[in-house]
Amino acid sequence: MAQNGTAENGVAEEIPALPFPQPVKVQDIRHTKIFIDNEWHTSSRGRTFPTFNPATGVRICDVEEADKEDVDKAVEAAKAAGQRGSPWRRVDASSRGRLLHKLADLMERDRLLLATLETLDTGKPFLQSFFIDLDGSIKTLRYYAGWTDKIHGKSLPIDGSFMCLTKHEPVGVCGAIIPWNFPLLMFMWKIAPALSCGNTVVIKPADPCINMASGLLFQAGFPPGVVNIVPGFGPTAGAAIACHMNIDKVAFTGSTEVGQLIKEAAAKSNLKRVTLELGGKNPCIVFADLQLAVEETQKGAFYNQGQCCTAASRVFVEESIHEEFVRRSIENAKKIVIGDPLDPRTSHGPQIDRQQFDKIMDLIESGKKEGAKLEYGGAAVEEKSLFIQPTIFSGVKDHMRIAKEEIFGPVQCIFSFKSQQKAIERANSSQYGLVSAVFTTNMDRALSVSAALETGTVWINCYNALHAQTPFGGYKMSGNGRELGEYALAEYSEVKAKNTKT
Ligand SMILES: NC(=O)c1ccc[n+]([C@@H]2O[C@H](COP(=O)([O-])OP(=O)(O)OC[C@H]3O[C@@H](n4cnc5c(N)ncnc54)[C@H](O)[C@@H]3O)[C@@H](O)[C@H]2O)c1
Ligand SMILES: Clc1ccc(-c2cccn3cc(-c4ccccc4)nc23)cc1
Repeated sequence: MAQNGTAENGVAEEIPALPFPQPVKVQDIRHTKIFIDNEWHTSSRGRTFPTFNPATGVRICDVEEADKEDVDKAVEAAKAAGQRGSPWRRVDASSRGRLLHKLADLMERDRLLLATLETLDTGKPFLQSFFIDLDGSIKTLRYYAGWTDKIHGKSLPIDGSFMCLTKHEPVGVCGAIIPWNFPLLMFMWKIAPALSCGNTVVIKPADPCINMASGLLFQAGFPPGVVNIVPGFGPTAGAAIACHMNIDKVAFTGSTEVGQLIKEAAAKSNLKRVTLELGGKNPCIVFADLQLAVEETQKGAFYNQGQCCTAASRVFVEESIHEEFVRRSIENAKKIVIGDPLDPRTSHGPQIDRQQFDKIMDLIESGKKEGAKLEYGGAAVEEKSLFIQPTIFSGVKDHMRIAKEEIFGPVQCIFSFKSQQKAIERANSSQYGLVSAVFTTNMDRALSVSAALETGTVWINCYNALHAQTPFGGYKMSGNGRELGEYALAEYSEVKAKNTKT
């Protein structure tokens, strides 16, 4: 494993005597089974799969592998739990909120342990697990806890002697399929709005991830069958969810390629509702307001080792400041501390697995071959590990693979531009449309550029400013629908119009 403060990266300063959160020693992983009806089950086919610590390659534990039969059992439990008159349907709306708050309380109680497990599982630096993944998970739960008794219908004034009342009802059984880059956060982004609206859930974490939430859900007191967790692989357990005739909605987060399979399976089975949070090739446009942009765009590019759908992978810099921007970006990158993700001083860990590592290195090599200028990094940190140096290319051209393909690694591509209009056109010339950013102190320009960018989120003089209150989702092939905020509630509700003659 790369040691902190090695020659090719930032020197790890002494940990200040501040009360820094520290990882805890993990004795054993308690919950590795399939969680159905508030009970833990072994795999119907008797199979398990190992999970590994990407920083060391050491096996963490074996997880029971769910397959179609296990998904069927989970859906049966979820359907029963969601029937009218069931314990879950008889829970008051405000009590649904209390249960979500209780789950958040338990996550706060176990925050250090959960953050440690998240880091062991994914290789993300411990302080990011603690301050982003756990903080975001808890805030998402509490935000939707607040909505449970505020989901109102309307009384509509209609012509003639009729009256219409609308009622927001649960969709029913919600399937959820989530990626490996934010295991806990994506889990809570899915179950919090679903439960807030009174649904039941069958959720599949990504294959390499341990299932951390089942114990907390059990302790929180949700009735049996409300949340069911089926760890397994995409083409088996994931596909079984997408095509299941008794699942009423599927929420997917992952690659655009798989998102297309999910939407196809949903259509061909029972036309279940679908929300998709997919890939991105996110542009930043930097006008001549410099230092903030250097730091924010670089944090956006390298956050979570670039394993983030919102990665700031394309930075368009006004020609007059391009050279200075590149110079300062290189200086800024030298402060990054590559090392043991469990060390609070580390800001850059390993990629998740060998397959992703090889894909990223192949794209880096393509950038060199196609003529982009390698300004920093560009290589593995050391033999046989999954660590890749933070990498900066300049002189990138729009036709290059690194300019078009989602890399999902620590690679920042810097482009220069002369005209604002051209920069906007180039930023929009992507199949993706997830997020973008503009850096300028001219607010007329900020408003006009943000209006022209074809993405679901536009950040102005900031990056990765996500909050439970703000909607998140993509234009074009970055997805369908919105997560977070009040907007997500519509994705988990059916509206019934009750028209009556008066
Ligand atoms: N838009 C967002 O909010 C967001 C967030 C995180 C990651 N992502 C995207 O996810 C990708 C990286 O994550 P990943 O490698 O886990 O993505 P992935 O698409 O390979 O897998 C995502 C999930 O889908 C499952 N899956 C795979 N094949 C399946 C199939 N045929 N049927 C059903 N389920 C299947 C996987 O097991 C996993 O749980 C990147 O493209 C990234 O941009 C998007
Ligand atoms: Cl997919 C994705 C997930 C997380 C981030 C992310 C990156 C950096 C900072 N954050 C803060 C939050 C957040 C999410 C929900 C509630 C409150 C805060 N989220 C992030 C970026 C992309």
